[in-house]
Amino acid sequence: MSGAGREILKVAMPKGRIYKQASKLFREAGLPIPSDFDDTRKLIIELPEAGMEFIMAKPVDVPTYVEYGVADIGIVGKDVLMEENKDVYELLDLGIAKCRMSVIGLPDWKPVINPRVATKYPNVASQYFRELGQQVEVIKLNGSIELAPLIGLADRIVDMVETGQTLRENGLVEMESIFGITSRLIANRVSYRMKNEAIQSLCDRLQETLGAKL
Ligand SMILES: Nc1ncnc2c1ncn2[C@@H]1O[C@H](COP(=O)(O)OP(=O)(O)OP(=O)(O)O)[C@@H](O)[C@H]1O
Ligand SMILES: O=P(O)(O)OC[C@H]1O[C@H](OP(=O)(O)OP(=O)(O)O)[C@H](O)[C@@H]1O
Repeated sequence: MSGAGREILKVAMPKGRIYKQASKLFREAGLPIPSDFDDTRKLIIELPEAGMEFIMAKPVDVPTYVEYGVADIGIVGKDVLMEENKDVYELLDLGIAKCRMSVIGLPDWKPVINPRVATKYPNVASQYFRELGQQVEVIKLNGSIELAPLIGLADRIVDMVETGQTLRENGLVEMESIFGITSRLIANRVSYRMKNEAIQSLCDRLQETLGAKL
């Protein structure tokens, strides 16, 4: 891909832990993305040489930007896709920001009637317990979810586990793994048709790079 005279792809990029891994993957795929932006506070980054513009979003908002078409494509964790359930195409598993969604509790956890479950993912948690036929009260928190069982707010939590460090340091145990998480490339349905060549060419490059890593 070379810069001039080409349609620019607007990419909703998650700020934070995914960005560095995503921009590294793009660079490995041969896209000229300077590493200067790894710690930037800029919210819109024009990258004409790469034929792109990055919109630096809060991770949970990426599917919203893509669904509304203010971004043509985006990068987002499977956790957010499962929770938000937006009308977007999921194009590619990028294999980055790998972790899992799990049910977590204290080691001496015992079943109670109508237990409370704290989570950043109320839809995922509700569906999981509904499918098990278990009635629970889901409490939405926005971070430090592991605090909830420690201070008696909830019996269990549904949250992400990567290295397990947070669980170990807080004396919690993983009781059940619900699903694996990696970041995905998603696309707006109209953009996918209107900018198909650019999107497909990006997918091909990324797929080739991911294939070479296996
Ligand atoms: N410990 C982890 N290891 C690997 N990937 C993770 C981990 N925690 C989260 N992720 C992935 O990275 C994504 C973004 O997480 P991050 O913590 O950067 O966002 P956030 O919780 O919205 O942050 P903030 O609220 O600080 O902006 C998650 O949606 C998930 O896919
Ligand atoms: O298994 P580990 O490697 O310890 O990673 C898991 C932790 O990472 C995430 O938290 P995050 O850093 O996003 O903090 P927050 O939930 O408080 O925002 C997640 O919510 C877990 O708490």
